[in-house]
Amino acid sequence: MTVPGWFSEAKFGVFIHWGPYSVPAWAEPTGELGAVDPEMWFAHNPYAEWYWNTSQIEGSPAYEHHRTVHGGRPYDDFLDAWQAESFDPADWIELFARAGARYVVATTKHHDGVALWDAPGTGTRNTVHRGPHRDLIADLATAVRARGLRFGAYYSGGLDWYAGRRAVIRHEDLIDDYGRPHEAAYAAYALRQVRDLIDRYRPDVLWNDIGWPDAGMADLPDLFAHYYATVPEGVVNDRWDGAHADYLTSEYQANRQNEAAAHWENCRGIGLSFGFNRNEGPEHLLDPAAAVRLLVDVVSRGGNLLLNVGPKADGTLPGEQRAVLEGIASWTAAHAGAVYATRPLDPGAAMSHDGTPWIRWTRDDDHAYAFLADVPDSARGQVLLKTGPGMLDPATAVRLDGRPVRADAVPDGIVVTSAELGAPLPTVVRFALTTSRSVD
Ligand SMILES: C[C@@H]1N[C@H](CNC(=O)c2cc3ccccc3o2)[C@@H](O)[C@H](O)[C@@H]1O
Repeated sequence: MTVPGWFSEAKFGVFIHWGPYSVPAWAEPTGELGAVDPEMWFAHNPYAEWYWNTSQIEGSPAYEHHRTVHGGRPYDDFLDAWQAESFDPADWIELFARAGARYVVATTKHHDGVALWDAPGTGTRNTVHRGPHRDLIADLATAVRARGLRFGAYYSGGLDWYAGRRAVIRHEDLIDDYGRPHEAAYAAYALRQVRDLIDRYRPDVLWNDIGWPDAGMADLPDLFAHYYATVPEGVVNDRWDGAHADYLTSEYQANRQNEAAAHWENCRGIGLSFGFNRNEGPEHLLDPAAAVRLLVDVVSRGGNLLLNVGPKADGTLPGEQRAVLEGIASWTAAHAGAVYATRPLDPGAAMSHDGTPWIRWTRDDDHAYAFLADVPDSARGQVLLKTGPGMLDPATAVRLDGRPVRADAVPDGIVVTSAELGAPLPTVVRFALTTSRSVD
């Protein structure tokens, strides 16, 4: 499993889930994938992009909502109601870039089968001919690349409730693998669309979801060969039913075991949903400090964070989600050097703690970076960093935000003394790695 340097150095990407589901924008903020009882998941799905499915489960709150608020109208009415009248891709990408994102992955076709480009086989059921009346993928790819970021394409190969089998998924035990379409006709349909995405937009990341139809598995070696020939620095994720993976993924708290891989990426929403969910309040969203700590935790363990935004149907980003990205941007402005082009510090050489105080580490060739937060008042601004003897030179301690810091060597590490280490936003202290000790 290898990835091009740009991907492992990127550390942070922004995911975009935008579709007809952004019109109702309605789900129950039940909880995080991996932490919700599977018995509950489908009828109380917190993923607002699953609205088509959830709203067809009799008796579910979404079913009632769709009946009472939307009169049980056909789902495709939402495609026509989706106007994207305020969509300004350059504005989105500027915010993502300031937040430190190095790549952007956008849904090109989610489980509802609605394509955000003039996809082959879709007739007029796409955003070029209906709703926004725009090639949203071209708009986003152009804006992303104009800002110097990489562009990735999300494609729901494993589920398509329109072109594939339309089974409503009520409970995973009752449906053979989610009622996924496996037949040859759908496999040809999906293959044609992914090849079209490659040829039109040359996505830097090919981000498939759920899996790939059984009848199409034999097509994949040629598809990947075509992809890499077209995009030599391209990267393929792991959701192709085992056919291939340049890196592994986890999602919220699901499949965290994949984070032991050499190259991995955790994806999640800023809240509990990928599509915009009007029912989410501050209590459901990461705040800026939590988002920064998530990014630091993922990077300290050698992964990338793909953090999702769910735009509104009008093309604006929800204010609460903008605020989180603005918060990440202001922290990253002073701390980028400790995040990008770094790698994990050998855990044997430095102890990263969970709990209080909150401590994580990264390193580059010459320095180690300690990320400190939640230092209790009782500690009077002092933190013991348990490091290998002689690994770091305490005399070289510098706080990246320029505030004063003192570091003293003690038998089992270094004691750092500095003000405001108790804040939720991590403080970063840089140390020179002494040449006397190899830490890799
Ligand atoms: C990014 C999200 N993916 C959801 C589907 N998730 C999966 O199929 C899945 C999750 C997952 C985690 C580790 C390895 C493989 C995995 O597959 C999908 O149902 C959501 O709507 C959203 O698009």
